[in-house]
Amino acid sequence: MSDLDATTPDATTPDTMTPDATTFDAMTSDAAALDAADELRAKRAAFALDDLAEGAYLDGNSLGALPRAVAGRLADVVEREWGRLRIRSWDESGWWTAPERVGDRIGRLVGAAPGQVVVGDSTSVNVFKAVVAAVRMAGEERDEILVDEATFPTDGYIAESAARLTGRTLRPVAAGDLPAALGPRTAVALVNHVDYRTGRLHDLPGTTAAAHAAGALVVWDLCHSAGALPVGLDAHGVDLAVGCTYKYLNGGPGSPAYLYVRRELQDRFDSPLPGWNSHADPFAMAPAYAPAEGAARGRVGTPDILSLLALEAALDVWDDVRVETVRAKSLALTDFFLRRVEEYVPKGRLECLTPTPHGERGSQVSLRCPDAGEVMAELVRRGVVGDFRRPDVLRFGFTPLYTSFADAERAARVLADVLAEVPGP
Ligand SMILES: Cc1ncc(COP(=O)(O)O)c(C=O)c1O
Ligand SMILES: Nc1c(O)cccc1C(=O)C[C@H](N)C(=O)O
Repeated sequence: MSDLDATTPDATTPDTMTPDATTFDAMTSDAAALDAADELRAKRAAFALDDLAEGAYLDGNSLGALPRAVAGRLADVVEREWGRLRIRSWDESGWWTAPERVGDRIGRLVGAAPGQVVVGDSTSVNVFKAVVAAVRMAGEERDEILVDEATFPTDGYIAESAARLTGRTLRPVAAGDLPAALGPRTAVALVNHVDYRTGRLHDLPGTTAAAHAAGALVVWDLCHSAGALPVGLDAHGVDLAVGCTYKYLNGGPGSPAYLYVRRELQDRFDSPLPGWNSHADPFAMAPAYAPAEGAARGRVGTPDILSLLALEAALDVWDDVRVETVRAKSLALTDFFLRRVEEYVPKGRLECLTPTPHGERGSQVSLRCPDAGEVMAELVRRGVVGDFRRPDVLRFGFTPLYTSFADAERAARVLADVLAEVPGP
């Protein structure tokens, strides 16, 4: 945890003084120069963000912006595929196989070779499938499930229920302490790759290796990392992973989540929700369940086609983008924003919860102040949209496909103005 109070002051900005107009001009042109050199700058035009000239949308870590192409594609799905082809679309429009097809496209973004990711259901439901299946794979003698103690709540609730259903004990552990906590009793550890509150990036390669050394499995929740940084699921031998698609993947409100099951584990993946869609021969309508091969084993019921195909259209913006480029810009944006906040905001007013080392940072900046609720409400009124997480956290998400350095500059200035006007505790 770093404290903006404790960081080195910039030579041009004495302790509590806001920069003057000339300094502001220079800072605006710094942002413009960074935007001009940005390899991803043309991508912003692919998103519906025209109304934001004066503000900044820094909430893509909660709901990604709308890719323009989605509306036209959805109209086609509704009018032609559903409206005219009707039931023929399950085959002729590729509806039936969309969960695996879209899964492969997400797979590319999280480092999974084709055939291991399936899209459907919510992250919560996929956490359930993954944790229970992992416990079943781990064997009877392993009686403990570990969960990252700062987890996004849904993962904790589901892990607790999974523990009760499978007769295991749930033990919350700080993500950084997991390697030491894993042992012969551990069936599975459920960990968030990036902490939703602080933006801390957890050590996926190290924790996965430690789990394997202990003979345990690990389930990663990628909600706050997929589309923001390279994950390397295959490269690091991850067992299972889940994630949502409405944040950095811009799939839209409630767009379906995904489940990754490493190829070598697929035959042993025994789903706790074996619906007819994951049957080896769904249209046999057989009374006895026989699981499908491959990623399809993670399916449950009929896919949510409208949301799934909106997501597929949203993923087109990634076709010519490397995740490494996105990561480089994400770090540059969050560095830039942190620098500006340090320069503009009087010392002691904010505490930074997001780690400074690049290897420990996701794509958001979380700043703590006691009156964060009031401050964020005022920021939103002035067009700078981040979010507030109770009791005292301001969260700013940076989506490199569309966030500009000018956005970061404006957001830092408006934040400083608001903090100067809102009296504080
Ligand atoms: C880390 C994490 N996991 C899970 C969820 C929730 O997933 P869902 O609502 O898709 O079940 C979220 C956000 O809503 C999240 O940030
Ligand atoms: N899924 C959300 C929703 O349906 C409404 C509002 C916010 C969300 C979120 O995604 C919250 C988010 N996961 C978070 O990190 O706080």
